[in-house]
Amino acid sequence: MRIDVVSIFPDYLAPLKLSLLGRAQEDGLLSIAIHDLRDFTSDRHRTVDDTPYGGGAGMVMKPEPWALALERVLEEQRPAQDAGTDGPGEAAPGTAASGADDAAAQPGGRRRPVLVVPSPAGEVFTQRMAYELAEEPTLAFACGRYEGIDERVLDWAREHFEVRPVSLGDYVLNGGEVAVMAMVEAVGRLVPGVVGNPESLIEESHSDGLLEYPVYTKPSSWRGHDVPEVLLSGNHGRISQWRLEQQLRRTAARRPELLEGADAAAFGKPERAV
Ligand SMILES: Nc1cc(-c2ccc3ccn(Cc4ccccc4)c3c2)n[nH]1
Repeated sequence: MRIDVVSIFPDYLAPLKLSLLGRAQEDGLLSIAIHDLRDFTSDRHRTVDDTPYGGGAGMVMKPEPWALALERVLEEQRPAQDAGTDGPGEAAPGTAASGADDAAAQPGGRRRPVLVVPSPAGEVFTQRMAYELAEEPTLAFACGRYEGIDERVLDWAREHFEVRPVSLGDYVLNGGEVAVMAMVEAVGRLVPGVVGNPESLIEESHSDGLLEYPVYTKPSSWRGHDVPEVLLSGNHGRISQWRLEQQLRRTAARRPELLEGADAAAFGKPERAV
């Protein structure tokens, strides 16, 4: 998978080169390109913002640098997009199997690449969305700052991308970079080969929208706190039962709303469109 991120703070995204995702890039499983929006400005001050029409506090990000940056992303993603459209599971746009609406279709039947735009006004990011995005051959992320990006950028982008405004949650950040770090990690770890032991992903996908059970390691007794006896029993049936009970107990206590629709919707793999 190829990932492109556009930001005025490219150094903010440096941690994406570390650890698991860094190794995945060395292994050729992921490629992550960071683009500095200021490289697409044309004035000596490399200006990316201006005052908002209609007044109001703060500044708005100018449209032209964004269009130039996103055109570069389209250009650089083309090979991965072309390779990806022949990949497994790529149904022709608009067919029932694809589950994709025609809005995402390009002339010549090619699906539009996905552009994720972090926004306080976006659909909330979930594990289900992470699985969906992990199926894409490429992803592009537009990190806004200030009061946001001129809306016409998203209107223009919809002619070239499947544009997805996404919120990390119901709280306010100063820009899109933190949200992109979280989403790239959540999606990147689902790309086959990135996580050493895929078993752990299978475990998550079987959580059926429940919170995870508590985990323990040695020593079995620590500062007067003991590991639950069942986990030392070696009885895997009892252990599985205990873990499910813990998941249900935790979910009921901390996220009761998940129990209403406790299916794969929130955490697990999206059901395949039939
Ligand atoms: N879940 C989530 C996402 C964001 C987010 C994403 C991108 C941007 C770009 C500028 N800002 C600052 C801003 C704050 C409030 C209203 C308008 C703009 C952003 C915030 N906040 N919270």
